[in-house]
Amino acid sequence: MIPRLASRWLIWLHRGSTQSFLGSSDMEVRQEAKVQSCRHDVVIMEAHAPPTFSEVVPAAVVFLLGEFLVMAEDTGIATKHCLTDPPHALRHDAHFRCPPPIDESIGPQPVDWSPWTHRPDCVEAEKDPSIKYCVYSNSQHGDQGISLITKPKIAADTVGMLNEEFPGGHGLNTTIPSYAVVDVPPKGKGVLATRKISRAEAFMTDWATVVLDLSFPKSMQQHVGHKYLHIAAEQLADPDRVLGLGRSSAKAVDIMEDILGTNAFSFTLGGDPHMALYPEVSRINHACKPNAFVRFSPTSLDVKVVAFRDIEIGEEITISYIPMNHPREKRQRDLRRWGFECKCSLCTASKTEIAASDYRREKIASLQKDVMDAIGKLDGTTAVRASYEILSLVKAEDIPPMVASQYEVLARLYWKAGDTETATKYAQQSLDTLMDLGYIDYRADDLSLLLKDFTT
Ligand SMILES: C[S@@+](CC[C@H](N)C(=O)[O-])C[C@H]1O[C@@H](n2cnc3c(N)ncnc32)[C@H](O)[C@@H]1O
Repeated sequence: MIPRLASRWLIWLHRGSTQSFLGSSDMEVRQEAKVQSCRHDVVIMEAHAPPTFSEVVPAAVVFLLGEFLVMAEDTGIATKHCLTDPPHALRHDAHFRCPPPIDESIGPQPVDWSPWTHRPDCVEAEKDPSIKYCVYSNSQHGDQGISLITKPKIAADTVGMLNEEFPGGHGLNTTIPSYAVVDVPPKGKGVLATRKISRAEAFMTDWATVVLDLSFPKSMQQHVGHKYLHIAAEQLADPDRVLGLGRSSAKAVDIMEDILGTNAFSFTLGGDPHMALYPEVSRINHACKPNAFVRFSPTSLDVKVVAFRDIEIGEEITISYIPMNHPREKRQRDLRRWGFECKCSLCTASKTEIAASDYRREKIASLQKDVMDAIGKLDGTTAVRASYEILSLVKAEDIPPMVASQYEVLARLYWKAGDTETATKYAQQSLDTLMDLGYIDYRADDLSLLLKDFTT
């Protein structure tokens, strides 16, 4: 039974639903707006008379403003949503509240802990009982489900992200599969392109499946930490998908610890450092000169993998696990901490090729220091000269994101020197390069925001 409410209604129609009750006879619609959400078409209507429940199509979700009680008829679960970014038209008079933090003391009904599909299981930090961590799972999120081990407040703030999908990225071509996971000895499994992938194309999408607050392992006795990692895995749609991922950590004493150590990305949630596991992305091997990168979203729990350059059929898709501008020895040292000796094409290239690459990378590092020193001495001429040299070196070494950041450095230097015209030209070039790489999507106010940042 749905309570009668004020005249403003928000109707979420599942994508693909052919029905709609916009034409409902006894409801005179005063105003209507439609916005897109990841899984729903959201129709906002202001009506003289609210529709009765029977008018709502079975697949639809009726979303009552104020209460934010959502009746999801097709799942039978009532879910509470907290929109992080409510539709503009509703902002002035709707009272949006994030759901309050919940823990294991929440009521006994599934509706009490919705949208989580399992009752939170919580544990206090060993040394500070005022800090609590809980496992929050929604086994239907994305294509694998999601389990977070985090603090109740962060989980409550994250609820809104469950319903969001990465807004950006150049279109994902789903008609022909872009890649396949195959054996690529000696690296274990890897990902090969099964069609030509164009530069800047977002060809893979994946959802965070296990998310762990980085302070959790330090706050728990080891066996307690492992127990909660196992609960997190068990509550996913298919725990085997995670349990079958690559493992290479020498130090781990538990399978989940090894899987997270081998595959997880660092990730900030609610302002706190977390790690997140993306099972599909986890199969992508590292290369010191990769052909792709992972694009994270600040508003949702999915990521996109985007091509740095055109990738041919049969080519291995690679990303960089570490900063891309280091010489070989430092890279090898860093990657050993991930438990492997890098066998990428740059690390196994001829001695002269490796020496030439190291020479450029070491020179870039030393010139970056020169730029900083020159800025400290207010010597703009030297700073600009060194920056141009870095620009040509990063182009020669083919480190695409550094090309964009170097344009930005030049823009900032010219801006500081009062040459706003040249500064604006380089700022635009920096944005164009990022857009061309698929790092950002076009927004009309990007340039003015960047220039504004120069003055602050
Ligand atoms: C995130 S996983 C990548 C997928 C993994 N190969 C698999 O079989 O699932 C990272 C692990 O893959 C292997 N690996 C990734 N990149 C490598 C590289 N460049 N050289 C050698 N091994 C690599 C290492 O064992 C590493 O710990």
